[in-house]
Amino acid sequence: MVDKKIGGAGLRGQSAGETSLCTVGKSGSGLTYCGYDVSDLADNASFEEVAYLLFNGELPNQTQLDHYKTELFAQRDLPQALKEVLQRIPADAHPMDVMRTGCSFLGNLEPENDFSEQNQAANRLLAAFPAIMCYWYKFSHEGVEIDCVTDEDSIGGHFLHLLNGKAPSEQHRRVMDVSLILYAEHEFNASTFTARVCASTLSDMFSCITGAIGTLRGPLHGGANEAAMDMIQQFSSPEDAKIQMAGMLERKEKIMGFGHAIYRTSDPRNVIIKAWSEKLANEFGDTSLYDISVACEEFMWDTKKLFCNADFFHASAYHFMGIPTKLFTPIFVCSRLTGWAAHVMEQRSNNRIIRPSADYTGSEPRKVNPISER
Ligand SMILES: CC(=O)SCCNC(=O)CCNC(=O)[C@H](O)C(C)(C)COP(=O)(O)OP(=O)(O)OC[C@H]1O[C@@H](n2cnc3c(N)ncnc32)[C@H](O)[C@@H]1OP(=O)(O)O
Ligand SMILES: O=C([O-])CC(=O)C(=O)O
Repeated sequence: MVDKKIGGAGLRGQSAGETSLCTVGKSGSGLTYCGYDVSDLADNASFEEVAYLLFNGELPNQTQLDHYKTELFAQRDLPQALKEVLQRIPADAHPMDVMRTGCSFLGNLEPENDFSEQNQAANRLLAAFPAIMCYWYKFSHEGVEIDCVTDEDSIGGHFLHLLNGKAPSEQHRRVMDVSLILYAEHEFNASTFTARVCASTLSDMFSCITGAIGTLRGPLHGGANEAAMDMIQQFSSPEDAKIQMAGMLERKEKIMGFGHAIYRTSDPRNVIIKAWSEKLANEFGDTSLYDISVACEEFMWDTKKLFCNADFFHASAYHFMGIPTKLFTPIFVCSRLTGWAAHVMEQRSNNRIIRPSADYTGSEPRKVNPISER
């Protein structure tokens, strides 16, 4: 029988392998990528530097970074065959399904032939994901066939430029960069674990990432940023938020954007994105959504000792930048791809097929009765 309290259910608290990529909650609430604190990276690095760090174990010097960005820049466009597939996906499709299909289809066109091509495959996806998301979105929602290449220096700026058809402000570029850094890597979370299980069968990079996208889609994981936005938009004021949330808790509903499987008192990414959300609210000229979000945070802590995870203030931050809610989780994909791919590479470097056991809870052995007697 699985003992839920000692970590049986959901494999909570059980080590499922080793990684040198990330620590989560090691000192209570900390998060490090390859030894660097996430707040240090968010203050002093770019997302491309973090991607390089995760794929190579070290931050790049200026020459390495310039070279890496040039390599990514050259791979932003999409093959015509992929554009044609994206054109056929309806506007009411879930954008995470679009990302899943886009990733999988690119794997048909440009397969990873052997593991010596793993960096190439990861970088291709990193460069192409913003265009996959925006090409489909603009075509299906506005009938516009966008140019998938921009002259934006960063992946975050490139995404905003594709979405809005014009260069973003410096502040919005920076917020996207920080957001992509915060979402980049998180040890053995559900989607990364999916990618590692897939990698452990010696499958290809595109299959590992496609499976991970499907896992991130759920509202208990990456889908929570979108679900949190839907929730806070229903609240008319901070007071209304508290009343409605009390009702939700009473009905035993999960409040999206709160709680965490590993952190116990706070998620270190929250304080960073919350500060940006406040700045964006002031720039936006209407802070009501931010004020409601703060009321939600206070209420959940006071009543349940539950804290905001990375997703909660991402919702208002993205909203203030004019990003459609349905694209929130696909942005997470554009970022977490780096963590997923780094874990695939790490798994491959010291692989044994991941195959745990199960505690059997079914019937005692029995005989098959003839069908006429059942
Ligand atoms: C980037 C990310 O993926 S971060 C996570 C994003 N997901 C969400 O925001 C969805 C909402 N949150 C949740 O569903 C959960 O907190 C999870 C999935 C993140 C973690 O789940 P668990 O590890 O099972 O949570 P945990 O063991 O801490 O739960 C403790 C108790 O708090 C409750 N709880 C936890 N989170 C919430 C929540 N958001 N709303 C209401 N109650 C909650 C649980 O139901 C549990 O109650 P119980 O003991 O009566 O059963
Ligand atoms: O670690 C987890 O379980 C979920 C999470 O915060 C993430 O993947 O960023």
